Amino acid sequence: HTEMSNSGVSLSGKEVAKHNSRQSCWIIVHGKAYDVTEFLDDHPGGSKIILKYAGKDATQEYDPIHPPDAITNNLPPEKHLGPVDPDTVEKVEVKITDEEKARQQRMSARPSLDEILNLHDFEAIARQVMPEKAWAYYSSAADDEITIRENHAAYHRIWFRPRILRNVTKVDWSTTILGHHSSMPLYITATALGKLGHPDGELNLTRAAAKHGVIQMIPTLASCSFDEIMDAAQPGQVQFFQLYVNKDRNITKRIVQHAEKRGIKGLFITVDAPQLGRREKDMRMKFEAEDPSEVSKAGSEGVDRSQGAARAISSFIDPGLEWADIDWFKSITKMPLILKGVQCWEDALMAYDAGLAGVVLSNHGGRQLDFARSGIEVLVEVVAKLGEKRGLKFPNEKFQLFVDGGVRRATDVLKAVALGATAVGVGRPFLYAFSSYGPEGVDKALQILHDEFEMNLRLLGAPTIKDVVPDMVDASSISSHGSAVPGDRLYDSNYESMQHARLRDA
Ligand SMILES: Cc1cc2c(cc1C)[n+](S(=O)(=O)[O-])c1c(=O)[nH]c(=O)nc-1n2C[C@H](O)[C@H](O)[C@H](O)COP(=O)(O)O
Repeated sequence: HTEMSNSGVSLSGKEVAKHNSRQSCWIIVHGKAYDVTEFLDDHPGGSKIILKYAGKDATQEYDPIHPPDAITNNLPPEKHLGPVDPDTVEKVEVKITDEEKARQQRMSARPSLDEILNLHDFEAIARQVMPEKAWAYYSSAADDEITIRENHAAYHRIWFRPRILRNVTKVDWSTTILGHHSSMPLYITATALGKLGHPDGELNLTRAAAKHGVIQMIPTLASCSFDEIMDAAQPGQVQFFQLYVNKDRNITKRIVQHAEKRGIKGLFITVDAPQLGRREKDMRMKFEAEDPSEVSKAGSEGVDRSQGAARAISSFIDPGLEWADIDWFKSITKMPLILKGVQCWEDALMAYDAGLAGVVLSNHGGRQLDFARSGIEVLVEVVAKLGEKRGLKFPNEKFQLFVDGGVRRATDVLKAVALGATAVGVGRPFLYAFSSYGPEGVDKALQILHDEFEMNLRLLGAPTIKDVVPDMVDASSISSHGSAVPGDRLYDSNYESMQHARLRDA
């Protein structure tokens, strides 16, 4: 086959169509044919999904789940069979299932964007209108999903101490992050597989970030290619890059140096995922897609295919990453280095002593180790201990603290800022925003946050972000995980709970 592709003559779709079985399985992705016969049983997403497209064009199934170069990176060159003449390829008719019809109906019943008042509303609508697989991947977290909920609950253990009679006619919630201007003390954090929720994937975030002057952190596992995202950025737009370190350090070196060359302003090395967490909503979705015979075979053949989308894209991550690698990173790039996923003060101190530019106190949105503490709780500990041991004051230009996880309101961000964070990462809300309303959704989500910041700075008595100081919060109960006080039944039953934005009668 290789001489065919070498001679530049395109393969015919009819030729590809003959290879449509487990014995010989070819598929077409982005106009090129690939022999995946020997890969079938290694595909973490299971062989069935590939066999469904054996001999056919698999591009529309492939695109949302895999970064564009996944197939070329994971198949040896001799399996790359070369271009296929598009006129000879049979169109794969996409059967619209009843549930897909119902989903499209709910999509048409969405409330107007004017009725979306907060980030929770996006989640409520997205859950009803986005494809189930996408919802499962975005909303899922590890094991019993305790940490994902604690991430948000922890903010409810912090109370404000607002000041009055300060002139707040003019308020300004802009700040700088790693020395770069940002219109608010938050950035769009790295979340994988943007195309699961919307055909434009991460480009929705790039464009909205440019419009609102916030920074986007580009994920290693984006659905869009890195260069596609960089090409969609405005001149001078500031972007960071989130790195999963590859077992093959040459691949990582190439990626890092290319990112620096393209103008990335900060390298966030993810350190809380030597293996991706077990996200059971995502896994269950996978089983629903498989017939039982496939699943039992998976067990016997030892290929653990139960991890859904996550495992399908992450087997390259190096569990051997360690502190000794930090010097190597310093040797291959001049970009500021930040560790993303630090979860205790001891590691934050080691990062400071290693001369890094900062840390993201984060548990990966609860998707990794369940019962890891919330980033905001770890922030309180890190500020106290690094103050005690190194005399550091925060926020600190030289060693910046970031927090992410569970943030849904500007008040969450302001609590983190008051406690010493430079800025806060926000993930799922922007995914839900574009999964439910496309690019306009992300634009609206950022506008809502601007409106909340404006109101909250006024009510706090803080004209600028610099005026949001530790005395403005009481975080004394942040670490009390004691069981909640027994519910006040009478009061609770009288309380009429707020309503989400709702679908018009679908
Ligand atoms: C929601 C989400 C988060 C992911 C994410 C994918 C999704 C759908 N993925 S993951 O597939 O591997 O888990 C990444 C990722 O690529 N790399 C990373 O560093 N963090 C990843 N994160 C974690 C993210 O960067 C933040 O830590 C987390 O989203 C913050 O919590 P909220 O979603 O509540 O804002």
